[in-house]
Amino acid sequence: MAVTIAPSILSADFANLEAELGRIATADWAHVDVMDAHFVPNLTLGLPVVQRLAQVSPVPLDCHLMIADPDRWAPSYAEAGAHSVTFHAEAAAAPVRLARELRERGARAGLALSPATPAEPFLDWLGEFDMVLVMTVEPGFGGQSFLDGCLPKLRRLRSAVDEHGLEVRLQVDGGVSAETVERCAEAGADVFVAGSAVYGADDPAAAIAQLRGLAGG
Ligand SMILES: O=C(CO)[C@H](O)[C@H](O)COP(=O)(O)O
Repeated sequence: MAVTIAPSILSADFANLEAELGRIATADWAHVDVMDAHFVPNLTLGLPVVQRLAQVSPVPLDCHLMIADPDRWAPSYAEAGAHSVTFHAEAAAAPVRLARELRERGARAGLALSPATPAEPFLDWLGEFDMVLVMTVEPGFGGQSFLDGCLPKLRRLRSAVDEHGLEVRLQVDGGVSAETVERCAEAGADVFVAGSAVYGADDPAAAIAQLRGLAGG
């Protein structure tokens, strides 16, 4: 299974975001956390910044929308040049319709599940998505402790994806580090988001390489 490492810019220096992207040029994707202070109690950045980052980033942008009403706003992130656009199941009114719209606009469509959101309602619809994001912390902030209780959900998704021969990536985000990444890989993840473990390291490239190795890549 291919391993994708996507450092979260949530732990980067927001005053120097363009330069901070340069520090993770050995990663596969840059994970961009869009937070609106409504769906989550934090505010980060929005569409104009993503448009700019998409132009200068050395790696594809993986946009994680932690926003209310993604049905209205997510397609613009696809048009802004994001490689993938992931929205939250808890916030979307029509997840399948929205996924189709994102794909029509040239982006990969991702469905994010917060820790308390079960996978079961979506198992029959997995083929509509390119990726499912299993949040391993409550969305909103970096630097939180990894929630082991999310791993059974990841295993359930991995079984469903493999059983039906689907090409759906399974992403984990939150508390992913050298201590937890192997557990995520064993449970079926193949895309790993890490914020503080990469941007908090003296050598982000070495941290990326270590995570990749531990994840089996
Ligand atoms: O989506 C997020 C929080 O909502 C972040 O991407 C995530 O928490 C990454 O930070 P860390 O690796 O430090 O936990």
